[in-house]
Amino acid sequence: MTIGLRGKQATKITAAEAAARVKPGMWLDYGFGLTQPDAFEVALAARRDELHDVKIRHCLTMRARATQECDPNGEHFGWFNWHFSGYDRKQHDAGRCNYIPFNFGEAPDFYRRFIDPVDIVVIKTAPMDSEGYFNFGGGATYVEAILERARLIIVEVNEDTPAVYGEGNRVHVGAVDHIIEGDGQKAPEIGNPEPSEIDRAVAARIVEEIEDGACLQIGIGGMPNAVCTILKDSGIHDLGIHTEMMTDGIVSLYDAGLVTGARKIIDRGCSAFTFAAGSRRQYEAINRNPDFRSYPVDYTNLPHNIAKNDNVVSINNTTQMDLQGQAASESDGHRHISGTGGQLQFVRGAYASKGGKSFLCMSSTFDKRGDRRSRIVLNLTPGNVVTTPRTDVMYVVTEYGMVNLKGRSVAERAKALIGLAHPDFREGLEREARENGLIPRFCYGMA
Ligand SMILES: CC(=O)SCCNC(=O)CCNC(=O)[C@H](O)C(C)(C)COP(=O)(O)OP(=O)(O)OC[C@H]1O[C@@H](n2cnc3c(N)ncnc32)[C@H](O)[C@@H]1OP(=O)(O)O
Ligand SMILES: CCCC(=O)O
Repeated sequence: MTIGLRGKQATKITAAEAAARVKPGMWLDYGFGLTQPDAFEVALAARRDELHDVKIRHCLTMRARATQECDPNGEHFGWFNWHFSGYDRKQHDAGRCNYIPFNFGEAPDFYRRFIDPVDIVVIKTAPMDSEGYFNFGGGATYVEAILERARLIIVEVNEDTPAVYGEGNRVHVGAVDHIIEGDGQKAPEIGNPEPSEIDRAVAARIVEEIEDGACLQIGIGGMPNAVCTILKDSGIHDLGIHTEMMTDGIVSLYDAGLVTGARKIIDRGCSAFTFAAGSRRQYEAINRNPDFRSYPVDYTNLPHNIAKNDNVVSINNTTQMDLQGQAASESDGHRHISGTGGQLQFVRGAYASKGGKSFLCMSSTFDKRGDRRSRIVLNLTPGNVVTTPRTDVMYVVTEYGMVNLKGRSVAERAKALIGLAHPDFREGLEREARENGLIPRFCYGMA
């Protein structure tokens, strides 16, 4: 599917001319991750003193934003963000941006049904191809839906932006208003730290549950990606990929020949994703490679579509879990960390898939500046947001073990989760669970 031709006459203009189209009070949208423009941003920041109340919507910032750096008190530009990267988290800590909650897979529908038309959308794309298309497949997400709702469409073209096969991930020149040249920067990369011993211990437990032909979703963060490291030496083969984020870990499995997609029901033989974020090797792997296809996020993330493949295995990270099994994965009390993203939808999609399994993983403790806390707690930190409700959580994994909460009573959940906590915290958790009636006094088998 592509954006229908609107018979526009796209004109080439400079970044400064494009930025001159912005007026106070306008809503701008930059799409997601790799589609965020750079040359336009710098030109817009240069107009700071002429502008106020310009609102910019975006997601998962991958490199510093000129309009945030030039406007520390947010007097000119307001930022609205669907999911935080480390950079976004710092902006939010400093009071410079807003978080907008979403289940990621619903984002295209939000733009089509609930969000007012966008005044200007500016997205970074690969250069126009021989058929007249600009490809934004490294950040397909909900960009097509924004383009449908935008009053003015500007593409910032950049040689280094990957072009990806798939659907709903390109726009024809006939639908574009203006084309600006990018600043020639390389596509932004995100690091991939070596897995820790704990990451490896957790990953090893999950890998035991993965069978030949499983269809994987690997979430954001270090621990889910450690699973790929362990999988490489596991002897498992014919893996399929239907995921939200293309990760370096997945590409390393592809490079090792473990990913064939041969047993997938949809996109057989191909890896499906909605956005890419990682290393140069990752961007090279997905660039014009028919083994990889990107799609809008409602295709990758809506549970009924995830469930079209059999044996879906969804692996995501969480930051805190209470003894009922509620997973808080995106905040530390009222401090917002990341977002709901695709976690809940993949947990649900995996459950609905024939033979599917979902895993929420975490280290048993969180250590910041010498203050070591259990991630498994009686009560979530006040203000913490539940990302995945207890009714949806299936497997929970720490370095101390793995439990499946489906079908378990509250007392059984509490007992099982205490068993996954660090030994130093187990006694206190058990006492709290009993004092608060999670483990009833006279409950059979719970002595
Ligand atoms: C992407 C897909 O394919 S779809 C589904 C995946 N999406 C999700 O699961 C959404 C929610 N999950 C997430 O956002 C991530 O997996 C996270 C945040 C849970 C973990 O990601 P990581 O990159 O491994 O997290 P990391 O350990 O660097 O911590 C991120 C921040 O949270 C803070 N944090 C983590 N755990 C805790 C905790 N228990 N208490 C307080 N703060 C915490 C860290 O200190 C850090 O903040 P800082 O940058 O100010 O130091
Ligand atoms: C919205 C992108 C990342 C995630 O799902 O966690």
